[in-house]
Amino acid sequence: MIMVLGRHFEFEAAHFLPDVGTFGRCSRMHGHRYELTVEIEGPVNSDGWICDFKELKGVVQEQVLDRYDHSNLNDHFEVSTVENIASQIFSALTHALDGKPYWLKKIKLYETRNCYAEITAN
Ligand SMILES: Nc1nc2c(c(=O)[nH]1)N=C([C@H](O)[C@H](O)COP(=O)(O)OP(=O)(O)OP(=O)(O)O)CN2
Ligand SMILES: [Zn+2]
Repeated sequence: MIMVLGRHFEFEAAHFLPDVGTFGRCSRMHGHRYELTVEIEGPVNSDGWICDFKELKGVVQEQVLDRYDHSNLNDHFEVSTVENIASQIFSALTHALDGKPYWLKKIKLYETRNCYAEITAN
């Protein structure tokens, strides 16, 4: 049976957006507690799982949290919108899961309680 498995993560980071008039006060350095939901999809194997939640945590730790937690996102992104950050995370996780018996289905990255970007695999 094919099923979706999800796990929630959080990291804190600072950033500012370009002062081009569009982003207003966001051009001043400020911080967010980002919330990330990662969903993978795949067959439930003979052990009764798609993968160990710990395995998924390890991949996200290496590809996302070790890189961005307590960092200045402007060191990583030319324009650190939630769209650009989500896009990079989606690519990094897709590559990191390459060759595994399951695949990345969807990520959702909240920048604030109300604002998020979501990417779903085709
Ligand atoms: N499309 C995007 N718009 C904005 C982004 C973004 O990443 N993508 N980011 C920001 C700011 O970084 C920040 O997230 C917004 O902060 P703030 O103005 O406090 O957002 P709120 O919507 O919560 O504030 P309100 O005052 O309630 O509008 C801005 N835009
Ligand atoms: Zn911001």
